[in-house]
Formats: sequence, C-alpha cells, structure tokens
Amino acid sequence: MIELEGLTKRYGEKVAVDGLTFTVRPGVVTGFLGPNGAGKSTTMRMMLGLDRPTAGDVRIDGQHYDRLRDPLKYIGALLDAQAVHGGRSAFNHLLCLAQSNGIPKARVHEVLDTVGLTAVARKKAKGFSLGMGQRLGIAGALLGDPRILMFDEPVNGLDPEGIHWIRNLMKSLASQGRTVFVSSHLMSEMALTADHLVVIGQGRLLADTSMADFIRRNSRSYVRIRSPQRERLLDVLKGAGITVVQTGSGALEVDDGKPEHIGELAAQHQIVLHELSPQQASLEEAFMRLTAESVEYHAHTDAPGGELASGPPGAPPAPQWGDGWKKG
Ligand SMILES: Nc1ncnc2c1ncn2[C@@H]1O[C@H](COP(=O)(O)OP(=O)(O)OP(=O)(O)O)[C@@H](O)[C@H]1O
Repeated sequence: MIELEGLTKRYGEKVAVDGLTFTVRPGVVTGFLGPNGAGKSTTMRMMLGLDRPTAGDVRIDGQHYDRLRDPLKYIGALLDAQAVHGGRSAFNHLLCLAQSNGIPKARVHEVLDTVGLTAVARKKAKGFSLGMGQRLGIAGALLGDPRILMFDEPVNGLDPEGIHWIRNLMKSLASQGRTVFVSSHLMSEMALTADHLVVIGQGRLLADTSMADFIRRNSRSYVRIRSPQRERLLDVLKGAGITVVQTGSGALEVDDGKPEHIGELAAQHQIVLHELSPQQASLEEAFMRLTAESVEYHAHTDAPGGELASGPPGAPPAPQWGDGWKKG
C-alpha cells in the first residue's frame, strides 16, 4: 500500500504537487493520469524518496522510503528506462542492483527470463532498443520480488506484443495481491489495464475512483438511432416526451435512453431501424472532459491530434486556440 497525506512540492513559485491525499491499494492496477505537467513524475519521485516533499508525507507499507532496509524488496519502480549505465550488460546492471539489496544472483536469471532478455543478457545496454530498455527497467523493478510496483509510462517504445505482455504482467502482479501503480498517456491502454484511477491536474487531485465510475461520472451515455424514416421517428419520440439530439451525420441521439423502450416505440409505429445502440464515452473522452480546465498547454484544435481536445457530445466546449496559453 502507498499512502499520501497532503503531499506537496514547490519549486520556487511553482506548485508542482499540491496537497495530494490518496491511498494506492493492493490487489488492483491503479492508473495514474494527468495532463502534461500535472505533477505525476514529481509525485512518483517523492514516493521513492528521490525528491523531498515541501510538505506532507508519503509512506510505503507504513514506512518512509528512506527508512526501508533493502528497498527493492518493498517497492520496485520503473521511472526512467534510460537510467542504465550504457557500458554495462543487462546481466551486470541487474547484478549490481541485486548485490546492493541483498538479493541472490539466481534472481537475476529469473527476472531476465520473465522479461524475455535472457538471449541478450550479456550485451551492453547502450545497444538496446527503446523496448529492450523498457524490459530491462521492468526486470529491475521485479528483482526484489516486491509487494509494490510502480511504473511510469511502461509501454513507451514497446511494440504491440510488448504492450500486450506488460498489460498481462501488471494484471497478474495485481492478482497476486500486489500494489500496482502505473502512469500512462495511452488512454486506450489504461482503459484495458487499470481497475482504479487516480487523476490529477495542476498538482491537485481530480478523481480517485474505479475505472467504471470515472467514465460514468465524466461522460455522457446515450442511445444512437438510425432510421430511413427519420422524420417519422422524430415525431414519435418527441410525442412520447423523449428529448432527441439530431446529429450532422443523420443519426439521432437520446440521452440516458433505454434501447428496449425506443425499439418498442418504433415497432408500434412500424418504423424501420438501421441502428439502435447504447453508447458509452471512452476513458479518453472522460479524461479530456475532466481535465479540460487543468491542461497547462493547449494545442490548436486544427493541429494534428488537436481533435483530442474536443470533448464527448454534450460536453462543455473544449478550449480553443486563442484562449491563451495557460500556465500555472
Ligand atoms: N526540478 C524542477 N524545477 C522546476 N520545476 C519543475 C521541476 N520538476 C518539475 N517541475 C515542474 O513541475 C510541474 C510538474 O512536472 P512533472 O514532470 O511532475 O509533471 P508530469 O505530470 O509528470 O508531466 P508529463 O506528463 O509531461 O511527464 C511542471 O510544471 C514542471 O515544469
């Protein structure tokens, strides 16, 4: 378990982490989300004793990190996969870590096997691809067989097979009762991996809830309907007191509607339907909606990827170019 209590970090005038209080529990994968500059890395660094909090406290299974004897046996972390001495082989890198934490050499072979690096164990790390570096970092995190694991952007640089592998690894570590805390910018990946979410923006806690609850609270659920008899259907739905949103594509949308009810109404009036489908916004849409106000840097909505800045249908309008570059 990781417990944060009023955790705060200031860099001069800048408040990078602002009074964070939450608990990361064992047995589930907890996703850690926030826009760029939200304070995720700073928070993780303070959890590992790499940065000193300005105020507040963080405890690893009840203890401060710097009080842990052989810390790799309590908490394993992948923060920066590049933080490896390039001249060392994967094996020697892990052996050094093991020796300084009282971990037997045999465990080095085990973790190399777990991450699929046995064949290149004697190769120097500087020749590793980004994906191999990530695997080596993950091997280091697993080395002490810790009850708590923390991964900052673990799928960076991994190919689809690697992404699938790390997803299953995190789930299986959580199913063994371990605490798994992971940050990622890939919302689709997070939606498949995390059971619980902690979301921060501008250093402050925005949400600490289950994945399902987060999406339900921060997005719109609706029923999408397509019919070749659109106008008749509109009259029938309006006559039944149902509020209908007409979309540019010709589809109709009913907020919080029940497909059964709409289907029965259409059948009673012998209206043909081509589509009657319940829609739930994605994690990405829910995240964009929740964090729209706390994004530090906004891209032009016409720019590549700018479409991400628009929220789900019915959401408040996303910030536009010219709203200004918000800072701090
Ligand atoms: N050493 C430092 N000195 C001054 N400001 C810093 C320092 N480290 C971080 N910051 C600032 O603190 C804020 C939080 O940064 P941090 O890297 O923790 O965010 P993040 O959520 O991890 O961002 P990203 O998703 O882009 O990695 C940012 O505004 C950053 O510029």
